[in-house]
Amino acid sequence: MTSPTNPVQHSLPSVTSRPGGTSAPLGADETYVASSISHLEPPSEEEVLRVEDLTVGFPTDDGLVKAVRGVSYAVHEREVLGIVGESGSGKSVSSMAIMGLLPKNARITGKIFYRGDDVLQMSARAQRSLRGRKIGMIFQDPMTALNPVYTIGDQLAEAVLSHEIMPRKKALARAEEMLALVGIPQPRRRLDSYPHEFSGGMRQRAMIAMAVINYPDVIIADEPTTALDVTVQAQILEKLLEVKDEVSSAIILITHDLGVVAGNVHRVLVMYAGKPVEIGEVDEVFYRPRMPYTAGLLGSIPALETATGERLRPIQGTPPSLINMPPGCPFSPRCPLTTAVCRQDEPELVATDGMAHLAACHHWNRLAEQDDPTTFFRAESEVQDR
Ligand SMILES: Nc1ncnc2c1ncn2[C@@H]1O[C@H](COP(=O)(O)OP(=O)(O)OP(=O)(O)O)[C@@H](O)[C@H]1O
Repeated sequence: MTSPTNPVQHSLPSVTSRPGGTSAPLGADETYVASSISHLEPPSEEEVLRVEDLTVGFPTDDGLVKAVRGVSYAVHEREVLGIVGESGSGKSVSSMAIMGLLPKNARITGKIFYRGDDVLQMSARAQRSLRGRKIGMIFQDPMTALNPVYTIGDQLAEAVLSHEIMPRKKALARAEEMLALVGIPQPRRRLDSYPHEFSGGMRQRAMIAMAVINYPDVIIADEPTTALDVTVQAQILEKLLEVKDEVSSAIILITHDLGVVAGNVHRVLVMYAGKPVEIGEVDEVFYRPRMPYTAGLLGSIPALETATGERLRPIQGTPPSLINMPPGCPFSPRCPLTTAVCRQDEPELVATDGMAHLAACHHWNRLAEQDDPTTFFRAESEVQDR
């Protein structure tokens, strides 16, 4: 399905799965269209996690680093929510806050609800039980999460036994079952392997097994494929989505690459300078971006060309410092649509084309007027009338 309003098509051979869910990479001449999410089970209406006006600051010698400046979103049962943004936009810090993994000096405000219960008000014990059991996490580098001195089987069994009382033999049987689920051959034998005996892809599969071994409701996957070889990335992502359906959990998929979310998530939240700047269904955001930053990110997808064969250009410039941020829209110094109001007032998220598609831009209407909203980021285009 292509959009009537945006002729941009996306060639994403390395990181997307085919519509229908097979893992073979696409050939160079094949075109993948972002709207093909038919292989994802539809999410339920039931909300499982809600984040409300989350802020995180870190005191430093130079001042307070405002890493997260007001993040709100909800995730529903079995939903895949992509969180996308450049390095430093606050994706990891906001997720670490959910997992209780931030350093002690972090200043956190806002609310995190798990099935209606306020997580930050729970006892430390209740929070520990929630995290790991109901909310699992997959990190970019499995070596930071896997202990090199214990076997994979010991670590998986321990992940079960720290939340459930059962005979060790039964926990090891669950570990074996999970290794099989994530596609590790000879899972029984592999229980006795140490992390260094696994390849990078196998370690990431073991991490997925660890994250889902307690059948969590939500898995937070922070750049789960970035450290891997491109040919392995697509397989791991596909396996993650497959396993999520097996254990019936939702996923928050964090990535700096908009190409990764194409076809692999239901909704996407785009972050910039610690705040969400656009949120909506993935097709909406891809084909009708209403925040220039999102339109610019489309230009960062490798091998992306417009229908006319023009290349898009990556966004020029760098994000602002998160200490003493100037007033106005933080993207304004890099934005081709900037006017005086952008330099004065930071825009709030507002409903654009529909109630479910929100963007934080004073000029979202100007993007809506374009047949192709990425026009402003074409290789040849100059900064538009200020
Ligand atoms: N402990 C800390 N002390 C001070 N600043 C921090 C700390 N942890 C993170 N930050 C800052 O918070 C901001 C957001 O970081 P975060 O890791 O969430 O970004 P990100 O979008 O996940 O980027 P990346 O993709 O590089 O991980 C960055 O500017 C980072 O330098």
